[in-house]
Amino acid sequence: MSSSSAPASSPSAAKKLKVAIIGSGNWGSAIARIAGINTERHSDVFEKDVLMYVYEEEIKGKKLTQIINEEHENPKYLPGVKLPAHVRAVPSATEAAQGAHLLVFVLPHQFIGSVCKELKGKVDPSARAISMIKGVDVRDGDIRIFADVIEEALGVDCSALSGANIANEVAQDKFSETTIGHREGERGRESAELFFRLFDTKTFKVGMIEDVAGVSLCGALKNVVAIAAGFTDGLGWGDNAKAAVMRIGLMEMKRFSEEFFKGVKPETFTETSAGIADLITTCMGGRNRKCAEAFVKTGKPFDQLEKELLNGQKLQGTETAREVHEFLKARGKVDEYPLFRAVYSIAYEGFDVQDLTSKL
Ligand SMILES: NC(=O)C1=CN([C@@H]2O[C@H](COP(=O)(O)OP(=O)(O)OC[C@H]3O[C@@H](n4cnc5c(N)ncnc54)[C@H](O)[C@@H]3O)[C@@H](O)[C@H]2O)C=CC1
Ligand SMILES: O=C(CO)COP(=O)(O)O
Repeated sequence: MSSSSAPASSPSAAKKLKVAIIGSGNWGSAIARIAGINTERHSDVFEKDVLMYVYEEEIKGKKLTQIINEEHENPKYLPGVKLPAHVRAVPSATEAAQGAHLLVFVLPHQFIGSVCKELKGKVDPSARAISMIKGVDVRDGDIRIFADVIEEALGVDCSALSGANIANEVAQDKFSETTIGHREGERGRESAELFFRLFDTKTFKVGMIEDVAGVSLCGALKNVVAIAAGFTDGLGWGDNAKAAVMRIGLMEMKRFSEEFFKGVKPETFTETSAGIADLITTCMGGRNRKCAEAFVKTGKPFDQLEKELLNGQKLQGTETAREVHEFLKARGKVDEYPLFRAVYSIAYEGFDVQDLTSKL
C-alpha cells in the first residue's frame, strides 16, 4: 500500500491533460471544486478549465447549469460553497467528456448505465477514468463494480476512489483522507499518480493501493451497514450496539468481497480510508444513517424519506441492500450474510426492526 505522499515519478505530460467531471451532486460538486483547485495548481500537467456534467433541472425558473456558471456555486447539492470559476457546468455528459484525458465518474450508481450508454464510442480510447461511485451493478445473477462497468462500456482503463469523505466536510476543507484503488502494472500505477495529482491537497490526503475491487466494494457495502447503524440509532440502542453492528458489518463486507471477487486485499478493509474509516464516518454522519434512523422513528418508507430529507440527493444503501440480496439469493447464500439479510428484510419485507440483531 502506498501512503499519501507525492508520487515518486510523474508521467511526463507532452500535452496538458483535460479533465471532465461526470456528475455534480453533493460529492460531485465537492470533488469538482478540488479538481478545479488542482488543475490551476498543477498547470504544467492539467488544462485549467474543467467541464462538469450537470443533470439539468430548473431552480426557481432558472437552469441549474446557468446558476452554477454565473454564481460559481451549486445551490441545490452543495449550497454555500464556491466553486472555482473555471469549473464550467454543461448539461450534456457527451459535451463534458469530449476530448477529455481524465474522466471522473461521480454519479449515484443508478444512473451510470444510462450515462455510459450515452458516452459509448464518444470518449478518447487513451483516456483514463476513475469511479467514485459507491454502489454495485447486479444483473442476471452477476455482480460487477462500476470501475469494470465503465471500462467495459467505454474501453478506457478505470481506477476507483473511495474514502471517509462526507462531501460537505471535504468541501469546507476539513481534514480527511481518501484511497485510490488502481489496476496492476505500469499503466495502472500511472493513472493513480495522475489522479493523485488531481485530488491531493493539504486537507484531502490521497493514499493509493493496487486494489480496484476492494476499494470499490468497501464504498458500496458500507452503505448497507450504515443503514443498520441508523436503525440502532432510531431504536435508541446506544453506542455498544452500533459498534457491534459496524464490526459484524465490516466482517460481512470483507467476506463477501473475498468470496465473489478475485484478488481483493484484506488490508484495504482494515488499513485504508476506503475501508474501516469510511465505515465509521458513514455510520456516524452519512445520509444512509440519517434516513434509517428516521425510518425507525417515523415508520415512513425509505423512498418517501429520501424525498423529504435529502432534497434531490440519492440514498445508495437501500438500493445496494436490495441488489446484494438479489445476488446472494441467486446463489443460495442469503443466510451466510445475516446483517445484509436483516437490512434487506427490514427495509423491503416489513420485518420488525427490533429483530435486527436476532440472527447475528
Ligand atoms: N455525498 C457524499 O458525501 C458522498 C457521496 N459519494 C458517492 O458519490 C456518488 C454520487 O453521489 P453525490 O454526488 O453525493 O450525488 P447526490 O446524491 O448528492 O445527488 C444526486 C445527483 O444525481 C443527479 N441525477 C438525478 N437524476 C439523474 C439522472 N436521471 N441521470 C443522471 N443524473 C441524475 C442529480 O442531478 C444530482 O447531481 C454516489 O455513489 C455516492 O455514494 C461518495 C463519497 C461521499
Ligand atoms: O460515502 C459517504 C461518506 O464517505 C457518504 O455516505 P452517505 O451516502 O450515507 O451520506
